[in-house]
Amino acid sequence: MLTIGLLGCGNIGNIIIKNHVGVDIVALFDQMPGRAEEAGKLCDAKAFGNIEDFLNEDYDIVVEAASIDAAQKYAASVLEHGKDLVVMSVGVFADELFRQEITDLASSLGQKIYIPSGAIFGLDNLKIGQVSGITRLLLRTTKNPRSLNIEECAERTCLFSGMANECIRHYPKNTNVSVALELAAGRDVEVELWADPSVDRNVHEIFIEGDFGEATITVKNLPSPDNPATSYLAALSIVTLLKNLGEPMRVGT
Ligand SMILES: NC(=O)C1=CN([C@@H]2O[C@H](COP(=O)(O)OP(=O)(O)OC[C@H]3O[C@@H](n4cnc5c(N)ncnc54)[C@H](O)[C@@H]3O)[C@@H](O)[C@H]2O)C=CC1
Ligand SMILES: O=C([O-])CC(=O)C(=O)O
Repeated sequence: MLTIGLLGCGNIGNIIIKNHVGVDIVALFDQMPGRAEEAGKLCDAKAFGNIEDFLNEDYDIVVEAASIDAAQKYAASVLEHGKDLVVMSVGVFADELFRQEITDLASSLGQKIYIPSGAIFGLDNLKIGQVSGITRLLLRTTKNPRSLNIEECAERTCLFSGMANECIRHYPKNTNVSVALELAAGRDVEVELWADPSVDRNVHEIFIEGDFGEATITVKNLPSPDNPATSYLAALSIVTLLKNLGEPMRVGT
């Protein structure tokens, strides 16, 4: 069975612990040591107080469910410790130089980096953008102001309109999906981010046009109970990615 170390024991970390299938969680790390210890009580895994000890433990894959900052700080070290890496805070790869450095390192060490589909559907066939023209790719995200940590917002308001790699710098906890779309399609993504007090879901609308035709995808996500910025689907997508890593047949492009 694949063994994993969980980097980040917050909302997603705890959902993974409660729902994981086909993998064994053996190590836990969080910048707030109490969170790793609490998570350790829910599963038979050891909580570590420092990153070096966490990475020296024997297991196959680090699952990052922490922050862009954590992914930036620890990705290279994870790979150098001979472990594959699942990155939930995919916004870290909006920095092209960092992305190149980390993919070169993984390639030279023979390690893999996995990016879950996260809070959206459709990354699978969007990858056709790597071999065929995509002429339009727009993500329109709408969330309740609470999910965006905004206290006062009386009506639907556009917070950002521009490109994904700029949006993620302003909203690192809310637009990781835009960077996942960019990585899958191999091209820039236009983003609109809206706060709307009348919605109670995290809504992602994706508009795609290209040589294949056109597609529109709308995902109306339930926010996670412990972190409204994060859709519950994002945590389920990691659980599913991990389950499928150990299986012989791959479904989806
Ligand atoms: N790719 C996607 O579609 C999605 C990505 N995300 C991202 O996934 C990540 C985790 O989300 P949640 O669990 O909801 O967040 P959370 O805030 O509930 O939990 C994050 C945990 O990681 C810990 N942490 C943060 N920075 C750290 C560091 N430098 N070193 C060690 N521990 C650190 C925090 O103390 C916290 O316990 C976030 O970056 C979020 O933006 C969330 C939803 C969708
Ligand atoms: O992409 C993100 O950072 C989080 C998000 O929008 C969601 O979970 O719906």
